[in-house]
Amino acid sequence: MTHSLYWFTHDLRLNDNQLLKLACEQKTPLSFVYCVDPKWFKTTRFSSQTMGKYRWQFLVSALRDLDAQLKSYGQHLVVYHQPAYEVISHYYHHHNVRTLYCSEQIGFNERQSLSAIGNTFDDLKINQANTFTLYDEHQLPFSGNDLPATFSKFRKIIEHHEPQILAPINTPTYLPPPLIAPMPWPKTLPEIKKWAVSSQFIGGEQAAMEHLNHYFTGDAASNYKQTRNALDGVENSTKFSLWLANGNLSVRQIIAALHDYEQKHGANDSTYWIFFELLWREYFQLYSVCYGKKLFSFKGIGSKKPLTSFYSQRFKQWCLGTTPYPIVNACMKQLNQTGYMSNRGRQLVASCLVHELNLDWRFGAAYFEQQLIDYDVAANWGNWQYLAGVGADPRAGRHFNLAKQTQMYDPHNTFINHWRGNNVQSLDSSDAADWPLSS
Ligand SMILES: Cc1cc2nc3c(=O)[nH]c(=O)nc-3n(C[C@H](O)[C@H](O)[C@H](O)COP(=O)(O)OP(=O)(O)OC[C@H]3O[C@@H](n4cnc5c(N)ncnc54)[C@H](O)[C@@H]3O)c2cc1C
Repeated sequence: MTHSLYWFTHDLRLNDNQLLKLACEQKTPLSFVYCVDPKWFKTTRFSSQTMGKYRWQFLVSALRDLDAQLKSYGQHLVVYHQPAYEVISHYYHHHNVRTLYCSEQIGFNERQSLSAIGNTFDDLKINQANTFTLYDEHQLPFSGNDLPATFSKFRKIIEHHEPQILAPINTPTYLPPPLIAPMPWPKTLPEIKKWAVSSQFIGGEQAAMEHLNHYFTGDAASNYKQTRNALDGVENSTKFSLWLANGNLSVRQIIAALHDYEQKHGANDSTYWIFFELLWREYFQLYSVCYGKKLFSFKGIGSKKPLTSFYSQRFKQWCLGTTPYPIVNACMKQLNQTGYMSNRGRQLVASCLVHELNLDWRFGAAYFEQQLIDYDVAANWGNWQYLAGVGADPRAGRHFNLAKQTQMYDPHNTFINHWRGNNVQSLDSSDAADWPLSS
């Protein structure tokens, strides 16, 4: 008898999981696995790691939650500290696995890995489903390679055609029996305790559902447009990104909850704006699939390399939050101490890295990848390209006036004082003369 494997990636939930529904239609034994790739913890060429401590902590709680939920169905999650390729190869050779379930992938590297698996094991049937985006590919009125050149064009097309957003589907009532017995987590995995990270955010589908319900219980959604640019404050923006990134929450669940809220409390500009921002997310997911490895290219999707040099001291100052710009420092310290930064903060620190410090934008994107709990390959690298002027931005780069932004978003220095952003240091003396310290 042949067996099946469900490889969890960014779909760490049982609710509204189209792929899981598909997997549950079969009755033969099935294993649920998650693969922690050892290379996530190695230093990359951008001097940071793929997986930082906050996201790792969040992921560990999400995996524990998933395992507990699977156990209530007589199933369990097997966690490996190995690249997925090796794990799948093991199941193929030793457990006669001939059917693999894996969510549709967005990132170039993830898509490459999956096609390598498909090419190596040619009698392995790979079943995929969309678990990550609002729309399935066939619902869109353009093909994947024909992505509208700008977000505005994309939004107008969507608003004109109004593709149906499918309602979330329920948790399956039955899961196939396990293929192998539960196993302890590999001892080689980085320990959480060692880092002793304190984070206000807990990973997992249950925490995600609690957060979703809590957010729409109060009136935050009716004021979202006025508060979303705030630099601090949990309820000023939705914080859905944290659970969206690893799939503890689906974007369709958010839309369903939003529509429910609008029915009860009325729709307004703010409730529309939550949908609008989720369309940005959708756009970047499509952008990643459309442009593939160009998402990580210095030139972005264009043909011209930005004019930058590399100043290691400046990059260090930016990471540590000791640049000449208090607002940037406060944002970076917030990121370093919590694993989260507001959207406005991300725009300001990215603009600073590119335009004031004249650094290669990819170092900033890679540092965000390490530090952010809500790291999402498409949203992160796509937004960085956009800010650096090498992406989907007709205005070619966003240069924010940091003094003006401070006046607008932190007029009384409350945020700066709270995060001790005033610990400014001038730029390295050898090149400081060429660069204005304020804009
Ligand atoms: C340089 C830079 C890097 C970023 N990196 C990431 C990242 O790695 N992961 C990530 O999820 N978002 C990223 N963003 C987008 C955005 O900053 C976050 O999604 C947002 O701050 C998350 O907080 P929230 O859920 O409270 O957002 P809200 O303001 O409540 O927005 C609701 C949802 O809309 C989506 N959204 C909002 N703004 C954007 C945007 N500009 N691009 C894409 N989706 C958006 C998110 O899914 C978000 O959860 C980045 C933005 C910038 C400028």
